[in-house]
Amino acid sequence: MIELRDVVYCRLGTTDLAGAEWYAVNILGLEVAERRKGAVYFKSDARAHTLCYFEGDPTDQMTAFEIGTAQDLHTAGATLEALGHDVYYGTRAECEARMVREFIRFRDPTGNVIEFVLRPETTGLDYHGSRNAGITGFSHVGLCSSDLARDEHFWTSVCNARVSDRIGDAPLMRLGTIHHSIALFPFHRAGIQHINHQVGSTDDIQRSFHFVRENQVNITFGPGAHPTSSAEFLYFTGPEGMTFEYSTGVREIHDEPAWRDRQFHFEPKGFCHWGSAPQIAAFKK
Ligand SMILES: CC(C)c1ccc(C(=O)O)c(O)c1O
Ligand SMILES: [Fe+2]
Repeated sequence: MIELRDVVYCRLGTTDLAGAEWYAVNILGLEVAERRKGAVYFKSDARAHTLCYFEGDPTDQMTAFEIGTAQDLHTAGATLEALGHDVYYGTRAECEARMVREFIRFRDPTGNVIEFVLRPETTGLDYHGSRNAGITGFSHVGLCSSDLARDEHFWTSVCNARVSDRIGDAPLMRLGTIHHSIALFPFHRAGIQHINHQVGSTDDIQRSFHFVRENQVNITFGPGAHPTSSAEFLYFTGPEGMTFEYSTGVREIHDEPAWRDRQFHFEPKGFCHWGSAPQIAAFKK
């Protein structure tokens, strides 16, 4: 079993790096951690970075998860190879570009590009966004899935994810105590479906609702409240069509052996109990 600790960063290709930086700082509310040739790194919490935009093809999207030890990373590589995945071992320069000690890259069964990383850098310092979005940190990622049962099996049997709840057949899966770090959603292509940042309070959700609307940003869902994680949320569109989510009040699961995954409807009431309906392709039947 591959033991993943947490989701640690996303890397997104863009044809307009300056535009993506403008959006990440002025709309999303992240802090520029570092600019390097062809890439900008953003902080959303104490970690050195949790998002990187790089010059490239917008379909080049990667999600990274932390593994505890070098031995575990190498064992994970061997496990994945034995299952038929092509596993790439990152070079020193590529590790440097990700601010990690080592990493491996492979595609999950849908084709999502996944990196397992060792010792991602932290700063131990809070982040300071210039726009006060109230962000408390990068929290989860939604991944597209062309076969939900197969992909749930990969994340829960090959890796250590546990299903907290399902919406239809779409699992919300935890790695630690947070209700979910990975959500799978049915879609015909591979890629990151949404990137979630937690914010401090309902006030932050409401303030951002007005802020993003006044800045002509497309709101795709919310404000609303998820019956699954209990979080209040807002979804809106970012560069290259990426969906970003703010949410607050996500459930934590501390009674690990006692928790039973629950079944919710794959229709608006399963996504929101305030009555908001998603305008997002992957969340529609
Ligand atoms: C993708 C959907 C709409 C979704 C559903 C539920 C939760 C949650 O319980 O927090 C999410 O974070 C979602 O993104
Ligand atoms: Fe989400």
